[in-house]
Amino acid sequence: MSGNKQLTIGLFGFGVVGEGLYKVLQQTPSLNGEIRKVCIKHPDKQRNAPQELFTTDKDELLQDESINVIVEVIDDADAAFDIVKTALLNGKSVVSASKKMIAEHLPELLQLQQETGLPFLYESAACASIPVIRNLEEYYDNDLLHSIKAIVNGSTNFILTKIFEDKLEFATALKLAQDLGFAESNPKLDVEGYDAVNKWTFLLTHAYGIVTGTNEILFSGIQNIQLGDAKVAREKGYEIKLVAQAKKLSDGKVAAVVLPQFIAQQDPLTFVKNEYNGVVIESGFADKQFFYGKGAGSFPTASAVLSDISALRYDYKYEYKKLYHHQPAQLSSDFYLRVYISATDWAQLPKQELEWIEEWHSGQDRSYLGAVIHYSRLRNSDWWKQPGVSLILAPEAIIEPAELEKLRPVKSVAALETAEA
Ligand SMILES: NC(=O)C1=CN([C@@H]2O[C@H](COP(=O)(O)OP(=O)(O)OC[C@H]3O[C@@H](n4cnc5c(N)ncnc54)[C@H](OP(=O)(O)O)[C@@H]3O)[C@@H](O)[C@H]2O)C=CC1
Ligand SMILES: N[C@@H](CC=O)C(=O)O
Repeated sequence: MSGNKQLTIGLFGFGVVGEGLYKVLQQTPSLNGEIRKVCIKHPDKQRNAPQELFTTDKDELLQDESINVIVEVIDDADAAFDIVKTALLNGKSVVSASKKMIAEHLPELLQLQQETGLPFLYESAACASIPVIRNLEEYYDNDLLHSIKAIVNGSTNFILTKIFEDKLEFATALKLAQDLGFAESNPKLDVEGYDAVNKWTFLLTHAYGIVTGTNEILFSGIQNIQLGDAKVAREKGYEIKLVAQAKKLSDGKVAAVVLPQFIAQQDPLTFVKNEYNGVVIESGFADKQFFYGKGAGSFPTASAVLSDISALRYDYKYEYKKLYHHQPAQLSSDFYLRVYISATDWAQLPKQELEWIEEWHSGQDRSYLGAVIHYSRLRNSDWWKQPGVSLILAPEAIIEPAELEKLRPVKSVAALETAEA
C-alpha cells in the first residue's frame, strides 16, 4: 500500500470506539477510506448507520478479498486475537484498540508481524488520543530514555478527580465514567489497575524493547484508596493519581511499576484531571517533556484509530527498534520504593519488611506510615492488597540500591516499636 491508495475497511465493533470511528471517517473524505462491512455481536441493537452495513458473520469481512484493512475495536480480548490473527494471515493490514488482547498476546503478535510483513498498528490502545507509541518508537533512542511516568487510565483518573475534587461517591463517579464511555465493559479492569498495566506492558516494548507479561510488573489500582489518604495528601500538598512508571537504573535494567502515587504540585501530572492522560518523558539532553490529551472516550480514541488507518496509506509499520535493532533492556527486581502505607490496624503493617520508617501517625480510624521497602518484598507478598490497607508511592519513589545507604536515616523500625509501646 502506498500514497493515497483506497483503503477498504472491515470494522469489528460498533460501540463507543467503533461508532466514533464511523462518524469521524464520514468527516474525513480526504482519507480515501470506506467502511465496507461492520461485524457486531448483537444483531438486534439499534444502530446509527445503514442496516445493510452490519453482519454477525466475521468471515464476511475476513474472507472478503476486496477488504484490505481490518479495524478491530471489540471488547472481547479472545475473539479480538482470533480476528487479528486471521486478518494478518489473510493478508490484511490491521488496526486495533484492544490493549488487553495486545498485552496478553504480544509475543505471538510480534511473530505474526514478522511472518506476514504486514502492519499491525494500535496507537489508540494506550493513552487514546496521545501519540505515545509512535513517539516512543520513532523519537527516543533507548540509551537516552531515562524514565517515563504516565497516567494511562482515563477512568481511574476521572474517578479520583470526581471523588476528591467534586466530592462524589465512588459508585457515582464510576457510573458516570461508564455512561460517558470511558470505562471498560468490565470496570474492574480499570479500577483494579489491569487496564493500566496492560498498556504498560507494550509501552515498555516500544520504550525499552522489553517484552513482558502483566504478572512481571508490580501493580494495583485505586480500589483501596481511602478518603483519609486524600486528607493526608492534601495536608502534604499532594494529589493522588494512578501512575505507571519506568526508570532506567544505573545497571541498564528498568524498574517498572503501576501504583497509586502522591503527585507534588510541581509535577506536570498534577494538571491531568478527569479522563485526560499525561506522559512525562525524561531523556538525555532534552530533559523533561510532557504529553497531554484525552485518554478515553469515543472521538479521542477514534482520532488515534483514524491516524493509524491514515498511516497505512504509506505502509507505516512499527519496527520495534528497541527490541530488534538495539540491545533490549531487562526488567529489574533490585530496587527500593519509598511508600506511604495506611491501615485500619497497625498489626496489618509488617514492619520487619521495611528498610526503614520515615514518619508515622496513629489516628482514631487509621494509622499510616512513610517507609522504604525493597521492591521484591512487595512483589512477593500481598498484605498491602488486603482490605483496609492502602499503599501509595511517595513522589520520588524509586531508589537505586547504590543510593540506599546514603539515604538511610537515623530513625528506624525500632523507633516505631518504641513509639507504639
Ligand atoms: N472506550 C474507550 O475510551 C476506549 C476503548 N478502547 C478499547 O477499544 C475496544 C472497544 O471499546 P468500546 O468501544 O468502548 O467497547 P463497547 O462495549 O462500547 O463496544 C464493543 C463492541 O464490540 C462488539 N463485539 C463484542 N464482541 C464481538 C465479537 N465477538 N464480534 C464482533 N463484535 C463484537 C459489540 O457488539 P454489539 O454492539 O453487538 O454489542 C460492540 O459493538 C476495547 O478493547 C477497549 O478496551 C481503547 C481505548 C479507549
Ligand atoms: N477504560 C480505558 C479506556 C481507554 O483506554 C480508560 O479508562 O483509560
